Amino acid sequence: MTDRQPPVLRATGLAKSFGHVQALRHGELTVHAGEVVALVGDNGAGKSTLISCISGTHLPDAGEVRVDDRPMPLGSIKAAMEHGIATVYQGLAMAPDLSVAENLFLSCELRRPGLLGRLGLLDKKAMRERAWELMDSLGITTLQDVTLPVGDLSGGQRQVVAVARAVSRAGRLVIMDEPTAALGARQSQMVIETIRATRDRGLGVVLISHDLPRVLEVADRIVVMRLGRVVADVPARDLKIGQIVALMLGEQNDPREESLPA
Ligand SMILES: Nc1ncnc2c1ncn2[C@@H]1O[C@H](COP(=O)(O)OP(=O)(O)OP(=O)(O)O)[C@@H](O)[C@H]1O
Repeated sequence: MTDRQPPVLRATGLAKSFGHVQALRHGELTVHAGEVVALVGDNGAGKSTLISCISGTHLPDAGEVRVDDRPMPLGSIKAAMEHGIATVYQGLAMAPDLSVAENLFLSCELRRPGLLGRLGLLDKKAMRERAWELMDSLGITTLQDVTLPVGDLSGGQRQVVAVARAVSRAGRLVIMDEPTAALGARQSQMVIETIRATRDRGLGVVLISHDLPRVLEVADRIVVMRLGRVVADVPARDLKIGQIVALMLGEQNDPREESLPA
């Protein structure tokens, strides 16, 4: 990460209301290449709404999103994907009957060239090889067989496949919504290692999580939201869990502001 390069993501002034509920006011988020930014906050703080405005699922009422300093059209999942943003949602959106390799290439399958330039048969061998290459490059050792149906995997293994799929599609930024929710300690650790490998590939990572100990293990920066606003944006090394909770609950102000002269 260098300060001279523009951030991969700079979201400013994002706002979104649902009827009379103002879910997001002044949503701000900056992420650099090779950086993990954790987005934390109590239930209903506006984290998913902020992420949905960035990933194109929601059209914000106001605000701007820039990728590599270029403005991105809002309210379009396709535009976000074309700008190199991939999102791993809580539901994971995987086909349980298809294999790991087929899920990795879902809706962008590799095919052998067909006659007269037509789309040919699925190239399962190439997909298996590419799946292994991807797993290898992310240091994923938990999967011994990419031909297994995803429905036969453990929760942690499924999550790792979902992250790998997002990494293979994201040119700039991977957003992960609660990737360790409902996972045991070992499986969470597996996911955390995949997040580190994602960062080490030079991608930006946004991690939404309520699991604060894990957040502190992997995040470079912590962005805290409360009541639809970003209330703190602090290097992770400067924070302890108790301080994050106090910021989430509004019992402490952004430490940066406290260090400013009055
Ligand atoms: N589609 C929707 N329609 C109406 N209200 C919504 C909708 N989505 C979110 N909200 C409201 O917006 C506010 C912010 O919700 P959001 O899901 O962004 O919070 P969150 O921080 O992601 O919460 P959690 O940690 O519980 O997932 C909440 O009050 C929520 O009820």
